[in-house]
Amino acid sequence: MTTALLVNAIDLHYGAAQALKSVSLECKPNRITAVLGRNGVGKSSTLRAITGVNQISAGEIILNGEVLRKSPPYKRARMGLGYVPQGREIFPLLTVRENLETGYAGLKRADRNIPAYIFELFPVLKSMLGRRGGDLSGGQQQQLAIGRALVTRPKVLVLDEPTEGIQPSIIKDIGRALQFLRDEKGMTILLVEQFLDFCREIADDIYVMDRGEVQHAGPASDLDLPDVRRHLMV
Ligand SMILES: Nc1ncnc2c1ncn2[C@@H]1O[C@H](COP(=O)(O)OP(=O)(O)OP(=O)(O)O)[C@@H](O)[C@H]1O
Repeated sequence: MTTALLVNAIDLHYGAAQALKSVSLECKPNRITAVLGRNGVGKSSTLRAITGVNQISAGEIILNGEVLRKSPPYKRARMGLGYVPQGREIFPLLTVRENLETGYAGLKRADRNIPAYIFELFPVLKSMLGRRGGDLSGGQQQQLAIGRALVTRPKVLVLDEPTEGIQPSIIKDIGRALQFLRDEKGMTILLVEQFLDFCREIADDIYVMDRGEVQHAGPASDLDLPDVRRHLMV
């Protein structure tokens, strides 16, 4: 099995503070990889390094065989990297349709449309196309943020805490959507999570981070190992 996304011994600094210490991850195609850890251990920093929002100070990131070097986020999006940031970052004054259409920026003219399957996954988006993003509930905004990332036609989809602050029924919808994207669309999915039950249900592989480092890598069934639980206890 080849690797869709390879993170190889990356360091990341904020000024003098080192947030990531030689972090390595491997995301295999058609699998859901989850990165777990308590607040502040470096999960979001890892995703921001992958998407190019923050620059790494050592190591390398390889997407579908290509080393990313210092390429900015929009170039990585064009290379097939979709990103659903923490807090969703919906444009509150744009309509749902306009929010989805912001995903057109990196696409060829012929591809500038909203794939119909997005509305099958998240019917609420279709019924609210004319509503402003800011009027949607948190769960609806999360679905919109995922939909917007899907408009960019990603091969690798990266999500930062997709269940954060969201009601259980919508968490289930999001879980089903991610499994559909893996199983039917052949996507590689990397997500950061604190919600263990969600990971237990949908993840194939897990990484556990603590204090800027990867402490454990293995199949999702490792979630119940005492050593893994120790790193996740608050
Ligand atoms: N822009 C920034 N400037 C300075 N320090 C930062 C910045 N962003 C994050 N940090 C620090 O880097 C470390 C890792 O933060 P990061 O947000 O990656 O953790 P996290 O595991 O995603 O936590 P959370 O779940 O709270 O988002 C923390 O100590 C945090 O305070």
